[in-house]
Amino acid sequence: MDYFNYKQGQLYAEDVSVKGIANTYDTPCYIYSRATLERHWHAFNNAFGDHDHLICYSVKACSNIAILNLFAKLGSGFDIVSVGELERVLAAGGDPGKVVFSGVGKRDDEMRRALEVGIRCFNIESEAELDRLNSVAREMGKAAAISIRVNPDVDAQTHPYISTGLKENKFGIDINTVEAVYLRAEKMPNIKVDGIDCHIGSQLTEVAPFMDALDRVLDLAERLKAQGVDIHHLDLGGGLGVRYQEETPPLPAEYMQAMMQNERLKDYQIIIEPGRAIAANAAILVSRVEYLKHGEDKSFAIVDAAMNDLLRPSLYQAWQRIIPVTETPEDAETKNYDVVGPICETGDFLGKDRQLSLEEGDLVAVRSSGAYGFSMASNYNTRPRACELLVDGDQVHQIRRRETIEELFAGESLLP
Ligand SMILES: Cc1ncc(COP(=O)(O)O)c(C=O)c1O
Ligand SMILES: N[C@@H](CCCC[NH3+])C(=O)O
Repeated sequence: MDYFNYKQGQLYAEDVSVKGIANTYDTPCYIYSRATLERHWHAFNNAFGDHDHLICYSVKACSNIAILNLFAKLGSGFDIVSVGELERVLAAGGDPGKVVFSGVGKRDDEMRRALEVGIRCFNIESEAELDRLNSVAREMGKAAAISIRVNPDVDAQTHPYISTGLKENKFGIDINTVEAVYLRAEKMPNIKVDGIDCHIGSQLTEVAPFMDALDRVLDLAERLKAQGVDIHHLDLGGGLGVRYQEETPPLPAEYMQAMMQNERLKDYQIIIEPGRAIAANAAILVSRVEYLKHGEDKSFAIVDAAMNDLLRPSLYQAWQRIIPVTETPEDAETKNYDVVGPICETGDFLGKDRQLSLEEGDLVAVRSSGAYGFSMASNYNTRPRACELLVDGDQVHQIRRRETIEELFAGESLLP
């Protein structure tokens, strides 16, 4: 079921008209559906049945604290990659004991803060990081629980920029050489080996690469056990894709069921770190057409959202559906548009070659914008970031107001 639907020719977010929201809060704005976010989270959670598990929602996908708070209330854990994300989780009422810390470049201060609040686990990405964590934990008189992120050399068959599980990627430690690192970690006084971590990439549309990676991780857990290293949890990462265009990724429940069928999983607590599959289709980015420009070969719809608001099309040539907020009548004349923003970059577009019927002042919605949408937004061209609104039934909550222009250079100063 989709919570962004046309009713009598108008696009609705749950029970609220998108046009009404845009007129009240101005554009560009992100509109999230609470029901969709929660439904997706539950789809993962329910698939586990009685199996010991923890869902660590990947904060980077969409990190608004109101949204993190929704997941915290459901009992979610969180996957973070910086102390900033950790502070967001804490501000949102998240349980630090359910936080896993990923990322290749954790600084000492980040490790310290994470140890201070007592996170669940550090996902270690290199031997140097392991040594650093051991010494930071020693200074604090603590033991840090770890898993090592292994690189299983599996091709995730996704965009090269978001594929992470190949030998040539910067992430994790080669699964074939990681045993020696585990044996070292096991002997470190301020490290407590707890699990194995693996994340092979994002926007995967098949289960096969996940299953391959899982098999390799399970083999490793058995080899480690034989050498006296007990593995308690397996963190399978995130990465499940969504439908942006014609992709047919498995649903969260189907994906989870496929993984859970592996008999060998039963001995371990399972952690997963989904981001996109929970958040992407839970939001739209709404923008207003400022100008229409008709060239000889091309027409441009210049809208008030830009690559600073939604970077994915520019960065990955990602395709996201763009629909009019007022439904186009069947007999309306359409034109082929590039939907572009006001930023001074040729790469500033939200979509190319879209058949649309538009007039100045019309509203358009970019679908599937909930993941890596606002969280990747910037102030490029000194543009305030969009506001974020969450619809809950017939209620609209402003969960982030638009920045003011003054805020954009508030930390800067003239030379004395
Ligand atoms: C370590 C880690 N975990 C989880 C995620 C979330 O991935 P996704 O949004 O594809 O589920 C990512 C991003 O790819 C990641 O790098
Ligand atoms: N930002 C990427 C996903 C990055 C995954 C992070 N590990 C996207 O929009 O598709």
